Amino acid sequence: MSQYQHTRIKHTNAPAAFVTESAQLLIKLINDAIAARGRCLLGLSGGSTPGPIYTALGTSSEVQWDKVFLFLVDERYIAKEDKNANHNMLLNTILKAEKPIPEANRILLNTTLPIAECVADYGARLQKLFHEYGPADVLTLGMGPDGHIASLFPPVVPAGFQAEPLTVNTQTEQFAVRERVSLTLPVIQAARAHVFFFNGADKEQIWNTMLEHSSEGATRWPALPVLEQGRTTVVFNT
Ligand SMILES: O=C(O)C(O)[C@@H](O)[C@H](O)[C@H](O)COP(=O)(O)O
Repeated sequence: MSQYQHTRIKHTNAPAAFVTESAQLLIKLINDAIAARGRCLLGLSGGSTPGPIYTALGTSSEVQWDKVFLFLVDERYIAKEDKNANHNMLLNTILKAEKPIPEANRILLNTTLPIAECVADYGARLQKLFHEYGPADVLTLGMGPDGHIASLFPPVVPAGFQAEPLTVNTQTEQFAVRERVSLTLPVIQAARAHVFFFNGADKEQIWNTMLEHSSEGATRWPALPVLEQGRTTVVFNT
């Protein structure tokens, strides 16, 4: 377990504290990036956990939002207005703020394209962004009950480990919306800071199971190569 010793762990024990502390942590990471490089490339995961955190984050007057570039770590291949779309979740949380991230700074998926084109188009636009400004500054992540992160479902397909293209089309039979688009693991790994949000004892349990079974490797536990970067903070609420 020693290669994960650099993971910083924070604990809260109430939903409100979880939201506030998580938002404060993101504000600090975003502002550190802006102070160091003049901008922040912020990649957000979806799921049911982070919505309230993104809402709290979006209302912060401490962040210069015109210096933030926003993209998704993964998305469901459905219309952006669909209640299951991460795009829709962003519109109802961080982007609902009074002074949201400008539209020109939002790199989101065009799911009106056929899926292969959608994946390629998203990857190409992200590649342009990273080419111009460097890797992501801050990425948020969650973990499903099967150990998936982003839309990389165990056993993670070989294309999920490729550095290029940056994006991959994956499928799930277990969770809402079969067709998914995800950043690949090398792109996720390259981020300057990773933040996992875990709300509930079941999440802490899956995390501990992963650490106990780390010898099963990245195909089974795609979070492991992320932790190996040593730039991860985990916020637990139990
Ligand atoms: O869009 C998504 O669904 C994800 O990016 C996914 O990887 C999520 O982080 C986990 O499934 C945890 O989801 P919950 O927060 O719903 O537990």
